Amino acid sequence: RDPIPGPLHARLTSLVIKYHEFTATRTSYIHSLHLRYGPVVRVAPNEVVFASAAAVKEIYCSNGSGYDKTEWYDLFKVYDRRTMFTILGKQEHAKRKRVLADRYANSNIMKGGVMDGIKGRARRFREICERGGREAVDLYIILHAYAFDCVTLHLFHPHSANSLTDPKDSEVMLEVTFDSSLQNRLLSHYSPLLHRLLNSLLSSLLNLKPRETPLADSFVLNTAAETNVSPFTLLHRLHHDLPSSSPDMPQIDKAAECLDHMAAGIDTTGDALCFLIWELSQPSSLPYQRKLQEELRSAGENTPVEKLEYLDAVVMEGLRMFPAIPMSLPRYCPPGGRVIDGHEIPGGTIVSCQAYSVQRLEQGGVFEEPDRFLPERWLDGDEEKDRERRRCFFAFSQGGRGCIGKHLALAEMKCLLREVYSNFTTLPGLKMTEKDMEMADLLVSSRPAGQRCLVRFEKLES
Ligand code: HEM
Repeated sequence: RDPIPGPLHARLTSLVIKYHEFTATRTSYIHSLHLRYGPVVRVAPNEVVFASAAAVKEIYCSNGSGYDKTEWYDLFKVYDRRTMFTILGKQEHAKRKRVLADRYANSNIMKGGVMDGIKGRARRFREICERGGREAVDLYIILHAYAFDCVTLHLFHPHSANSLTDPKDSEVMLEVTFDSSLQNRLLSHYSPLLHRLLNSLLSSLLNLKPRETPLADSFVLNTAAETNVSPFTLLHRLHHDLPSSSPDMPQIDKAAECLDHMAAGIDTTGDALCFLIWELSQPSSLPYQRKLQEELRSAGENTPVEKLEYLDAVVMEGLRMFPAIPMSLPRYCPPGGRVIDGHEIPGGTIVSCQAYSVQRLEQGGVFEEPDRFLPERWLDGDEEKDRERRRCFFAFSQGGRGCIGKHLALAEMKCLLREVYSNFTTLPGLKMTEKDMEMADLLVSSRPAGQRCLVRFEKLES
């Protein structure tokens, strides 16, 4: 008997899980298996998925940065180079991270240059919503534009993009946002030979195109060559203050890192905000919207965003229920095998956790009523429970390979929500269907299936 629970077919073949990858339903399929079999599930002969704090700690945090990544990450190479995100081994990763990490420290993000820039972009976002008048505004697109403008501010200022107002920059953002290369890329990963044989057929007959982003590629290649940039930017670090122990990086590696971080910062922050604003706009969430508006309006605009407790609870709850990277993050169980959450797992097995399930299973009472949006759960004042909740908070992953852009993303989310809910009540657009906001998987992130999110803005009285 297989000591790991799961459906019978998972012991025999990986075809079923691959079918769900190709149909963009892997996350919800795995979640349904967790609901049926519990927090440990075999999904393929050589692959096991976990959904517990103990497994998160072992897989992602043991020895600092957890187990090594699998070749799955080859799918994300940029200009054919490995970036911090795609480096598989720990030592190599630690070296690259030493070069990049300081610009993502909270102290750098909270500095005037970054925060003022983010606030300016949040104001621009608000003005666009305001101009919508009584008409619903498609937030899916402008939230991506906002995230694009903010992340390029942090990477390249003063050469950042301005896609909220400039149609040329908007084209670059749309190219990255409306990606439909999932099936083509999966095929190239699982069967390079079949991919070579079928590539033109896939593109021309089935419209399953490879990922092609020529505008974004050349925007980054050109911009990353600029040396006259603000000291808070990542590019300044790469051109002018690499740590003395690090050799200079070839220009193509600098550009690859920048493109990678740019891509990592658009859909994630954009979609996290999109799902959250959509949830807040539902009639059942109006009481939470009211509380948020009260906190923001009574604090006034000079209170730093990180001091706003209810805003923090709303953001945490949004990222808990709708993590922008809800999917499992695959790692190899190290040679010799390990015991993960009480289960003996042989070396070489692909193991992972997915944020969607870690944060939506009951977890022994850590998240009661896990499918309910309830910001108050983060404010219950129970320190022990709070520690437990944070051990189960996996939206940014955990350990040394967790999200380096976390502080930037949180600052962007909070500044934008402050602009919106200090000024408006948001309501769902009437033309939206339930299907529009269902989750559709991409490679690691997922997005609203309809790729639109129509929201109405009602001005609050001043
Ligand atoms: C709400 C927004 C965001 C979420 C939920 C998020 C989530 C994550 C997660 C779960 C990982 C781990 C991925 C893995 O192990 O495969 C990750 C890694 C990463 N994220 Fe984010 N992210 C967000 C925003 C950003 C932003 C704004 C940036 C950059 C400007 C960024 C840059 C990165 C990079 C470079 C990595 C790779 C880190 C490494 O391997 O050491 N992310 N992110």
